[in-house]
Amino acid sequence: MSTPEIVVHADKELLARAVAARLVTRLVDVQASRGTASVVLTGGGIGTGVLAALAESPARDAIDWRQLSVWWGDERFLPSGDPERNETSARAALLDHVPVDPARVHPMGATDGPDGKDAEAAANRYAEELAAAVRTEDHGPVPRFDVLMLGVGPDGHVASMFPEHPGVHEDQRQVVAVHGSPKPPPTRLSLTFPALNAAREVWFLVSGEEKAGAVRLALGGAGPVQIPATGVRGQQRILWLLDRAAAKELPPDLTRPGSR
Ligand SMILES: O=C(O)[C@H](O)[C@@H](O)[C@H](O)[C@H](O)COP(=O)(O)O
Repeated sequence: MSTPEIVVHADKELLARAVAARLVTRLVDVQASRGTASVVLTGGGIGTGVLAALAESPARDAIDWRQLSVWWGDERFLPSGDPERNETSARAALLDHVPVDPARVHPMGATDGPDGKDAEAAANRYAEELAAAVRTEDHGPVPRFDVLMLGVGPDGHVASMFPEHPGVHEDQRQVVAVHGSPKPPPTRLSLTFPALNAAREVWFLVSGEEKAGAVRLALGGAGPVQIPATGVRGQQRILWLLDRAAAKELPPDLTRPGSR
């Protein structure tokens, strides 16, 4: 199992730019060795900030956008195009500005989609879409995502896996509907731990002082029911990419001196 690596950047803007640069390098490397790459996007402020920074970076053209599969870790179950949807933010920040192949972009369901307001059916549909993308070498019910980005809430949630919610106990299904989410809107779709743990690399993106307690608990050995971020461990690498405010409560010897 991978040991978490921690990198701290001065502030939120630098964090977003540095993660965007890291993403370019990682996706270019994967495409050079395997031809295609896959990424799982996250909603939230810093997740969207990274996409905007990537859109602005001249190095973005190094990525073969047509050979990139795009998935989401979770979605707010709302009509398509709703400004609160993670998909809407990702398209506005990045996907509308780069030549992605629409067939490789896999948004989660919306309430005006084929399943209407049936969130369970939409979750099952996404699980089927994931299953259809699996290649022999993935050895599992979902693809081995090359990079899974996850924002972290002040309560330690990731995707829409909230502390003490039924989703954190799910060990069979890959995608679930979430009802009564503590973060609005109340109905969401989310990958579960089994699906999130198929990723080769997991990158937690965290900025802001209000997250410092969750970061300390996550890196201090809390369990996944209380701090869901700890339930996700990359197959090859776990990176905690923080700004200084989010790293505030970490013991100094945990963070790389050069990165602070
Ligand atoms: O629907 C959402 O908002 C996300 O999927 C959620 O998991 C988010 O990533 C975290 O809550 C962190 O969000 P911030 O970066 O905005 O704090």
